[in-house]
Amino acid sequence: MKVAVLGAAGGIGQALALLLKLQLPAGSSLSLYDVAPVTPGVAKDLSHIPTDVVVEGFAGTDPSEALKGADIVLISAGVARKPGMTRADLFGVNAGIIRSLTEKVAEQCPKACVGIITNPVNAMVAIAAEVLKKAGVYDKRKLFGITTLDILRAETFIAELKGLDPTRVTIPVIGGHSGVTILPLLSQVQNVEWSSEEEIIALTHRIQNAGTEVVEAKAGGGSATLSMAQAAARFALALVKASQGAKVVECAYVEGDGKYARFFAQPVRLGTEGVEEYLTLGKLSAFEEKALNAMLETLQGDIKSGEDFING
Ligand SMILES: NC(=O)c1ccc[n+]([C@@H]2O[C@H](COP(=O)([O-])OP(=O)(O)OC[C@H]3O[C@@H](n4cnc5c(N)ncnc54)[C@H](O)[C@@H]3O)[C@@H](O)[C@H]2O)c1
Ligand SMILES: O=C(O)C[C@H](O)C(=O)O
Repeated sequence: MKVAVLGAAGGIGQALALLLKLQLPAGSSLSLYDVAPVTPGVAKDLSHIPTDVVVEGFAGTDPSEALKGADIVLISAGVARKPGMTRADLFGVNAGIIRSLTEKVAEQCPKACVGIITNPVNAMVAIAAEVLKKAGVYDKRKLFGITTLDILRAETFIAELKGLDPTRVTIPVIGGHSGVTILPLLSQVQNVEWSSEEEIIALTHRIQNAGTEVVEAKAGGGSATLSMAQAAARFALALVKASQGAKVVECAYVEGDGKYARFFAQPVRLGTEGVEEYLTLGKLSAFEEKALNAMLETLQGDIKSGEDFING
């Protein structure tokens, strides 16, 4: 099993690489790439931790060596928000980065599962899909926008509010990864009573704006990195377990049946070839139905901006 992290010298990349060095199965290899010259040093540093995971690091303008033979590629390369910015403000810089990196994925490891972390996720996944499609290697079961951080936040905030063990709370978060497109299905949380519609509205809003909470708290020093690294590690390890035959369910932003939008975050069962089964959303409350319908124009617009970036 070879896992490549692109953007590996960044705030997310370094923490993610550490989590993977500690948790990938014995015999795996971890390949780190970033334009930053420090990247081979990050790999050298990690390589002194005694686990049976070989780490290599590559810097420069060409990720080809890092990608050769990769089974899973995680992409966090690009710029992050500062206070006052929306995720959409990152499109101008990050779209070109995702295009050039996914062109190399198509060349070097066309059968890999690819997880996109770079923002704005709603559009970056569409760019990656169009690049892979143009190269003739697109397999929709193997391309993911990683929305797991929304799940971690929902689990944490629900547990805080209701006095529960956060490791035992589970909840689907559907839609996309920005503002109103993030929709936690609070009505589906087991063993929790909601006191009022206001409580549901306030918690939904907090989960939708949690990224901004971190951006403001970091005061110009970037956005979520450590919690995102944990989220990406959870998702990547789910892909690894699934590749070894386990049936694992996670929410991710994927191309499914197109009922709501071409890409949509939903629960999926992972298997040896990426998504094995697109699972239903289950029963939504009236509030969730309304929020789902209200997000679609924004989500579809985000997706179109990504498609247009590649197809003109
Ligand atoms: N999906 C999510 O839930 C989520 C959560 C947090 C952050 N993000 C996004 O992740 C991205 C990275 O965030 P960060 O905090 O790690 O930023 P960062 O600035 O700390 O790291 C980004 C890294 O990307 C590298 N990079 C830039 N261009 C590159 C290229 N062409 N090839 C390879 N590497 C390149 C930089 O050198 C840097 O090391 C941002 O777009 C951010 O908005 C997404
Ligand atoms: O909010 C951001 O800009 C980063 C990320 O998407 C997050 O949700 O923390």
